Amino acid sequence: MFLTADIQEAGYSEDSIILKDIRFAISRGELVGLIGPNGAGKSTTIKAILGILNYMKGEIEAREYSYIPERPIFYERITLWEHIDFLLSTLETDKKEFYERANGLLKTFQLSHVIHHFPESFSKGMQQKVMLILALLKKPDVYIIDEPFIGLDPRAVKELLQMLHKEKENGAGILMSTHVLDTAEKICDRFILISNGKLVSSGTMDDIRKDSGLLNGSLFDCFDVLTTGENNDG
Ligand SMILES: Nc1ncnc2c1ncn2[C@@H]1O[C@H](COP(=O)(O)OP(=O)(O)OP(=O)(O)O)[C@@H](O)[C@H]1O
Repeated sequence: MFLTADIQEAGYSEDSIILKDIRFAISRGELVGLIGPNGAGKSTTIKAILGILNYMKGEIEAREYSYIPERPIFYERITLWEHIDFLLSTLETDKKEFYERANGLLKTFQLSHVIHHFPESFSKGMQQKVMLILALLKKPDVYIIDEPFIGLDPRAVKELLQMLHKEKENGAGILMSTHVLDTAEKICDRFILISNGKLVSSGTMDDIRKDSGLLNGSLFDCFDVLTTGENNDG
């Protein structure tokens, strides 16, 4: 397994437990969608995996990963190219090959013209692209991606989908939280559906359909059935 999460309970403090009994695993070459309504606990699940929650009972095992946050974070007064150079200094990798890949990705995501600018001054979508480039340059075993689609223009979404497909083919495991269910349905191998901090359903599209009782339903329809009422019963 590339990532195993066994979260018995977790939250922002012992008195504010958000997640209960969330267990899943991701193996080589798998793209798994983490889905659930607003406030369901997707970001909290990701924080539990990253080990940055104040309270967590359970166990996480993960290979080397790249985390792509929903809200990009950069060093201040450090240019895009300096971010790339800084990443290189933390990796044991061939410099020439790294720079070639960096330049290729900058071109693909149309950022070559701003390499000497500060990412803190970029638009949200441009910042997201920088985060993606830095994550991809690490060549990790696992990607943990928090809502990648909102904020990217259609062309960047297409590039991202192609990149994710390529990384998967190369053996990476990917956990991706998203609200864009039609895209998730097309690209994910499996799903983890959470609501109110609990696992509501998980598995392939067929498993999710069986759990929802909608044997021909779309992910959106199954999501609707499986999460309706969950928010009202506490
Ligand atoms: N820093 C925090 N301190 C305390 N509670 C928090 C904090 N961040 C989130 N929560 C609570 O945890 C619960 C789950 O939030 P989380 O951000 O994980 O949801 P989400 O599924 O990612 O939602 P969205 O789809 O809106 O991004 C919510 O009730 C939220 O109020």
